[in-house]
Amino acid sequence: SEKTTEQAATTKPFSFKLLKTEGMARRGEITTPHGKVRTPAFMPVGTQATVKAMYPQQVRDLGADVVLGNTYHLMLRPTAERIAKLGGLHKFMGWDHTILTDSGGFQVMSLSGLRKMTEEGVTFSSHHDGSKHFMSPERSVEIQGLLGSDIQMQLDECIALPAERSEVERAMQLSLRWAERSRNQFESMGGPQKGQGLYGIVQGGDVPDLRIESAQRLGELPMEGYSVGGLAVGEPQAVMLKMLEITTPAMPNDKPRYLMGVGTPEDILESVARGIDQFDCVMPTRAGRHGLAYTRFGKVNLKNARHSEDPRPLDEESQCEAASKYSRAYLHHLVRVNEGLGAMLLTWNNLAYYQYLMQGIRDAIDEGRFEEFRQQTKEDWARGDL
Ligand SMILES: Nc1nc(=O)c2cc3nc(NCCN4CCCCC4)[nH]c3cc2[nH]1
Repeated sequence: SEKTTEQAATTKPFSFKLLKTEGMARRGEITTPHGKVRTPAFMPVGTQATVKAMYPQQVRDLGADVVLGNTYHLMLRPTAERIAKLGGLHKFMGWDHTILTDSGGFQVMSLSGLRKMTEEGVTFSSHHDGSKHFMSPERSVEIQGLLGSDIQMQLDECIALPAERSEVERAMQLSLRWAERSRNQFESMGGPQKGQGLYGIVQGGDVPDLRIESAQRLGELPMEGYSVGGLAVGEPQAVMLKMLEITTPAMPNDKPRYLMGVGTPEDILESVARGIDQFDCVMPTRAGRHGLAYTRFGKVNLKNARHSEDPRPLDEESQCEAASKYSRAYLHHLVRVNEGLGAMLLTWNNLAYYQYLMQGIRDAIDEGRFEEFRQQTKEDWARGDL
């Protein structure tokens, strides 16, 4: 359709500006059709078009520039076609900032039953009602386009670790072929012209030479960013960090790097130090629903009876009222009697802490003191919750 001059002018291309580096740590800024993303960034998970127990404005007020949606879940319920008919995912969920969507490969492998994986794609049955579905690289990108996703993921195959080298290599090679098919579909749908981005996903398990091969060959494809996949799948933290030390140097330096599914505050801090720009994890939200609070001085399990008469808030210096206004005794009570407000307040606290940590990381890199910040933060966590 003929674009008006004004429209053409506003659809800026997807871009990433590398603002500052300190060792492998990077401070940057991504521009998408729905605004800017300050990196390093933590992306709250909004799997079924909601960040659980949070209002969208609340998530925004905590400083999140981007939330994550899931192709697998949304294609099953309410379907991508219905969301498209209603104006797309941003309008549907009331989030007017950047949305990143995962492609569904990981969720199919971890959630659905009865799967059949071929070169063409994967056939699977819904974990809700057993209905049959098919997902190919092309269909996954089509769904993400229907959702109106600003940052889309290629369809890939993520395998659990430990695994045989032959199995790791097979899945890595398949994911590379699917990267190319995903790119072709993305371009045929005019993704670049809409200012959207498609990320390739590096695989290769815990096998150094396969990781390097995957990163180098993926880097030859014109992607707007690159994810590190196949990690946080049960391997020890030391193995994950070692694989990052091998993988990020082999990835394009001028494009965002997204470590999928990571992680705890410590995982994030250590991964920033190894060249990662974007993170997502269900940890802060899921832990909040299970009574666990993240604070500047480590974790506090509000289920524990030791909090039953503690009048102190979680952190009286926090800008977030969930941390500064309610006693631990009250939070303990809410968790013990399983009141909804308990999940709401702890989710709010946890996302506030994660964004506080990310802001601290960004400021530290801006000011050339990231290494000092990293050491001090780890000491604070080790101090424990006095
Ligand atoms: N398309 C795609 N490819 C991946 O290789 C991938 C790898 C991933 N690894 C994780 N780990 C999630 C770990 N999470 C930690 C907290 C409790 C629930 C599981 N999520 C992932 C998502 C992924 N998505």
